[in-house]
Amino acid sequence: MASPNSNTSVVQNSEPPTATSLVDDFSNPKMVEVDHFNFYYGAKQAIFDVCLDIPERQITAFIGPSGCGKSTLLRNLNRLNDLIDGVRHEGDIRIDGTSLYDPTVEVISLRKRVGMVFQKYNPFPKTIYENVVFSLRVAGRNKKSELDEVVERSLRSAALWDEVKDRLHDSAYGLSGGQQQRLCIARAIANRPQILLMDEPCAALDPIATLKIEELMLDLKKEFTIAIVTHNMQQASRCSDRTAFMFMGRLIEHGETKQIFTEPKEQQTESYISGRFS
Ligand SMILES: Nc1ncnc2c1ncn2[C@@H]1O[C@H](COP(=O)(O)OP(=O)(O)OP(=O)(O)O)[C@@H](O)[C@H]1O
Repeated sequence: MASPNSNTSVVQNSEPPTATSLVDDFSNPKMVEVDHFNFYYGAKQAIFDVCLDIPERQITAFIGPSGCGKSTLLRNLNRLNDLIDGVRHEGDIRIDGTSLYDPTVEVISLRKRVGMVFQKYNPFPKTIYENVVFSLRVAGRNKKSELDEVVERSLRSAALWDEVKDRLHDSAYGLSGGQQQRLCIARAIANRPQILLMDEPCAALDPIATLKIEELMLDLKKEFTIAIVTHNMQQASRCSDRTAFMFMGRLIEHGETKQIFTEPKEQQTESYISGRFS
């Protein structure tokens, strides 16, 4: 399996990137390739023949009306849907060129490489400190100096350190909603994943906490590749580099966010972003 962020060599080397390492003609090397992907919940097909590349260290937003398959697609990027009975897929999803379905890929290690933050912030009933180090403890990593370092780095990256550094051993439930969501982001990045999936991460937050998460995302993309599902058009246009519009399980259009919002190629995209259906 490729090492975390191994594609960065394409950026850092003086060698010009190869054509196949680029997404369209626009952006960073591709981190995720969704390749003719179909997904079924039992007899119900939820995703239809989706092909899409997600560039490294950019924010890709998935938009579209309720039930169009955004979350289903996102949850497939770390095989979270495998937990549901009766699901199956066709096609492939690759990260750094390796299929998620390759028999050598262990789902637990995949989920370390692909962290996830959910709509409803869900800290564990533990201290702030223990929330951040949870996955390290599960992996048997208990060395205090290492855990301390991970806690500070993760909380700083999640723009929460200054607010909580004096109460790391207090319950996570004493934090505000926005702080709890940033704690969940800190927990998700504690293992330094390559990819961060965010499924409507601001849906339960007020506008100020939402703006804080948006600012944070812009910071996080320096280190992580981010895929976000959002119903908030302003959020997609403010934060993302790329936008993918889905409708009834199909990817209708994707491209540079500015283009999608100012000059969509498809009528359905135009109707959706101009609010003619939701
Ligand atoms: N566990 C499940 N079992 C069966 N069908 C499901 C399951 N989860 C989602 N679906 C169906 O798959 C389709 C896509 O759902 P999904 O949640 O991915 O859409 P979405 O675009 O994320 O919607 P929303 O914006 O409302 O969250 C819908 O028809 C939904 O009813």
